[in-house]
Amino acid sequence: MASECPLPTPWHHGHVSVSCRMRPLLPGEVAIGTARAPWVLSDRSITLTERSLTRVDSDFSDASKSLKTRGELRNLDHLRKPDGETIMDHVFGEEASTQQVYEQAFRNIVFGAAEGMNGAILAYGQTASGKTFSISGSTAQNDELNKGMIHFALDDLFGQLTKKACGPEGIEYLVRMSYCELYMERVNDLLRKIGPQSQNLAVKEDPEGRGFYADGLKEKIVSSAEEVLMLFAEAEKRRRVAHTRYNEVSSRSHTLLTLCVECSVPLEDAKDGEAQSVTRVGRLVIVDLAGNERLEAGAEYVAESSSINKSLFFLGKVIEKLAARDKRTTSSVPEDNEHIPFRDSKLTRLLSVHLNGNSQTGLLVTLTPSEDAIEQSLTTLRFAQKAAEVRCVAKPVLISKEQSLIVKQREIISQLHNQVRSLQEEVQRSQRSEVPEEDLTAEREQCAQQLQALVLSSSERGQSFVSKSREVDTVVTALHHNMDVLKKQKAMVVESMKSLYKTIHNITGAVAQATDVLNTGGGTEIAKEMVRSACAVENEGQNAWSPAIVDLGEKLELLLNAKSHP
Ligand SMILES: Nc1ncnc2c1ncn2[C@@H]1O[C@H](COP(=O)(O)OP(=O)(O)OP(=O)(O)O)[C@@H](O)[C@H]1O
Repeated sequence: MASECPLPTPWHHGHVSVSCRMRPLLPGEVAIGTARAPWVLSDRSITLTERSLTRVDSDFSDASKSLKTRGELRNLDHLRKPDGETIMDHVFGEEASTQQVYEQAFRNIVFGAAEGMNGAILAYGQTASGKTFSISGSTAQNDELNKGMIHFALDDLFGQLTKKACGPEGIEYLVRMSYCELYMERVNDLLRKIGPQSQNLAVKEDPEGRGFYADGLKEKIVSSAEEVLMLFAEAEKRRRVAHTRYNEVSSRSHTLLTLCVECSVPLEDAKDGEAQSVTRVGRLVIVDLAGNERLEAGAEYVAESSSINKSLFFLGKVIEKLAARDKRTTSSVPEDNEHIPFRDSKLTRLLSVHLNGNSQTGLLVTLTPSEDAIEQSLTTLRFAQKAAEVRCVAKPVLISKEQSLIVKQREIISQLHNQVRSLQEEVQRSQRSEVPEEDLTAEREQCAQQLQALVLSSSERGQSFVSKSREVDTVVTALHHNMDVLKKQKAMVVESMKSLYKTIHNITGAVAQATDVLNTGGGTEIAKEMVRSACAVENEGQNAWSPAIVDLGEKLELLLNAKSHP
């Protein structure tokens, strides 16, 4: 059972941190003369000024005839009110780079994950406002400069872990990665090839109270930022995107990249001579939510769009409830007994741990500067304001020795080492003994199979203990290579035997003919020539038996000489 850190004060105590990023007008928007909305940004606030009241008023009076939603009407109403400013933890304007956004607003969440705390970074905003640009980087070809927050987060995470592993703390760590998308209320595993096993995974509740999880989602052990980025790039190709009226590459699904960080920290005191350690496990999830969108994004996408909007609506409801709950409580720890409708959608189920307390959670809302987008931007800001009221109290989660994958991995690696050693000794012994070639090959084959079975079973038991079992893979590969060489050698020996058999057959025939020649009074030279040509060996250097045949030929000639000159 997961236990919480017994430290008297939590490591992180506060609210969901909320930041906003306004992207520049895109070249295409400038080209068609898109007007800018009169937003005024400061370090911590965003305000809409000089409202075009005439437009708002005419829209508002036509509202009963128009197709505007209730939310849009509320926004129009909001525009008629005196200036409202939205206060944020950080506000970033057009000139801010993704690196600045990450370092100022989200870096502490990643550092927390390296300490074994849960963390979440969520990007929310209308379609084409820059969520994917901020999280994963530019999707434009050859745009290496605009890296996403994932890139900086991974550098920081592995940098911190390596520092702690090599420094005086001497921690051991293990990072597991999973990546899935939520498309039309289906969880699809993006790390696996598309197939029945990777699609529509069930979302189940952890019996030990650690929230919800996608059943069967692949968790890959990763050892560097580069490895994660490589897997991520590969997985991105499976993500649902489409070209819509508002965005060239529009995400049609929510994506969740999860990095589960397990750190084993050695303790000073040793019990019974055995070194003691404590293992913490933190989950960092980076979420790129699909865009909150207008249904006119493209007729063919109506079903997708309404599914996206529905799940975002449930997320909004959960945030609203949490905010209301946390406003009422005075205690520093959120109350647990209030009903929060996490179960209403898969998205809220999967994010429940990160929204409901034990997580350092940061929200990035993205906005577009165009005047047309004012209503959507106001909806986004309203969502952000609610989220900022949600409390989070993050503490490192400690796990027992039995739950620790690092401990399990250590045990299995040592078992594998022992078994590999004994198999290697067996192979060496059989090489030294004079066992027939076939038996040797069979024995080696058996050893290789045992090793392979060992590798398979280890991967079943511990979700492939990749780094160390690579050594076993190397041994298996070497044994297979050895076997191939032996097979080739055997084929050569068989060929050689066949040609020896043929040569002996020829010599026997030649001797019989030479004897006939001599018996019928023929010349010795003719008989000798017959024997000589039968004993001539082709490719002399390649056959081990060639010298013996040459020697035999010479002896036969001597015999013929002796017979002709008795
Ligand atoms: N800060 C920025 N600077 C320059 N260009 C940006 C910025 N943010 C976004 N863009 C550009 O805006 C376009 C839309 O961005 P992006 O695809 O990230 O939007 P999104 O919010 O993820 O949309 P969707 O929800 O439809 O997937 C892209 O061409 C992207 O390169």
